[in-house]
Amino acid sequence: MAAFAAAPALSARAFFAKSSVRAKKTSVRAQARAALKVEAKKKSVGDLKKADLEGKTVFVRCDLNVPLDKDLKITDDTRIRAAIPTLEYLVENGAKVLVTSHLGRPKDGPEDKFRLTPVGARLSELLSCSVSKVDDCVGDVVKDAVGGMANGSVCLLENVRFYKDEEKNGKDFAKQLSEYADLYVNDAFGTAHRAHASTAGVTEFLSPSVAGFLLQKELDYLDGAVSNPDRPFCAIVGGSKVSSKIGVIETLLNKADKVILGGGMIFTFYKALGKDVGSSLVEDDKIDLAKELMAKAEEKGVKLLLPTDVVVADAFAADAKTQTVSVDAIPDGWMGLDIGPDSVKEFQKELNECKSVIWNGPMGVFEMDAFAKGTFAIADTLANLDGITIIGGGDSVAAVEKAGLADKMSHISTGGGASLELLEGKVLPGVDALDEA
Ligand SMILES: Nc1ncnc2c1ncn2[C@@H]1O[C@H](COP(=O)(O)OP(=O)(O)OP(=O)(O)O)[C@@H](O)[C@H]1O
Ligand SMILES: O=C(O)[C@H](O)COP(=O)(O)O
Repeated sequence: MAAFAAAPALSARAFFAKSSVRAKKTSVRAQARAALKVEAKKKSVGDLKKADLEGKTVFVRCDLNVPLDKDLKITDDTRIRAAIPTLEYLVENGAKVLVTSHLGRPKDGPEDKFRLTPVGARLSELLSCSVSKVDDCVGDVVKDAVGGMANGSVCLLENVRFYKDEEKNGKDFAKQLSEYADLYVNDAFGTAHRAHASTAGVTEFLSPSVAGFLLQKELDYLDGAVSNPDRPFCAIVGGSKVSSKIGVIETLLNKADKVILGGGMIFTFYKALGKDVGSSLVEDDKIDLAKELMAKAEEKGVKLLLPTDVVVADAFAADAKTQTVSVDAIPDGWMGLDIGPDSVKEFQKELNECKSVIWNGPMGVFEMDAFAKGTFAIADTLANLDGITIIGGGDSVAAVEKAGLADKMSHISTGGGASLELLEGKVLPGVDALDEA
């Protein structure tokens, strides 16, 4: 069992103090309303007090699936920091905390590049207590580790995906995972859309099974605040393809006052409107759907906004020739890779009238400087908005972070696929399996 040196703590209170900087613009009313809605549904780790936790072994599923470079150094520890409030709460209340996660997508059992060792080292820097790490997540290794744990200590188990039965949600494997624990906390929002043994199956064997603080916070914002938004409420949907965002656009058309579209998907809408789009990305089999979505917006009285000008390029390349044109004048052979300055101005005007905004998907190919202006301008507008701003995971989070504006948003989701599924209105198995409050 490897032991990591304990380091200064980031207590649950300190974390929330920090996140309240990020959430500074969130109205107390919206927070309270969202919290009530979710807490009314699932039991929370906050419902467990010292008497429930002291000396108990708690199996905590986190999503510590962080990016590593070729030297196995963590390049973004956001998900580890986001897991701290729950872990610190359990430590403060004298639990023996078994932390589990997946890392990457190992296909054939244990592989060194997918070990959680770097994550353990970072956890130990962030937590106030001693953190150990073992090289398995089931069996005698775990039994021995638990036997040696003091109250208020943390042991990180090895990557659960080293076992195929994790993703198959194997019942025997779920039982083995739960063998040495008394109760279960799921704080892995980023993996809550997966019905795996460690995210769902274990709940059959551990009671109570409750939501961690991060999971709750994500649900509060992405579900609570979107279901009962402060109005006017605007949804911005971008990204490459309409096909990956159909569910999100449809759901948000039922909830938002305005929907702004950007990214590669807009060209399918322009084609549906009979415009020439040059060699821009188009999904021909989604043209009818685009027409339906525009008709639905009109029927519901939702303002559906498409850019009026775009930055086009003669190739999909950082050093391509570019020009800004009206969407009615896209030259043959050129492709649209960003929204233009007139559209940015129009979108800014619309956004500045809003009290809450949710954003999923970039406005252009923000990875290349020549096509990043639209995305960064929208990020900047949200950063300065007097209202709730929620960034719904995936590439939009990467864009906001690249712009250095993450701290200025009300909420940045730690889940890509999970946030998308939640916004589509789907039930997340990792949430569904938890005890009712
Ligand atoms: N006009 C465009 N043409 C082609 N690609 C584009 C265009 N605008 C944006 N993109 C690309 O879309 C990608 C993001 O699309 P995606 O649908 O994956 O968005 P996302 O929702 O942010 O990510 P995720 O689905 O992981 O949450 C970016 O890599 C960006 O470069
Ligand atoms: O990074 C993610 O989106 C989550 O950790 C889930 O990972 P997965 O897509 O491999 O299940």
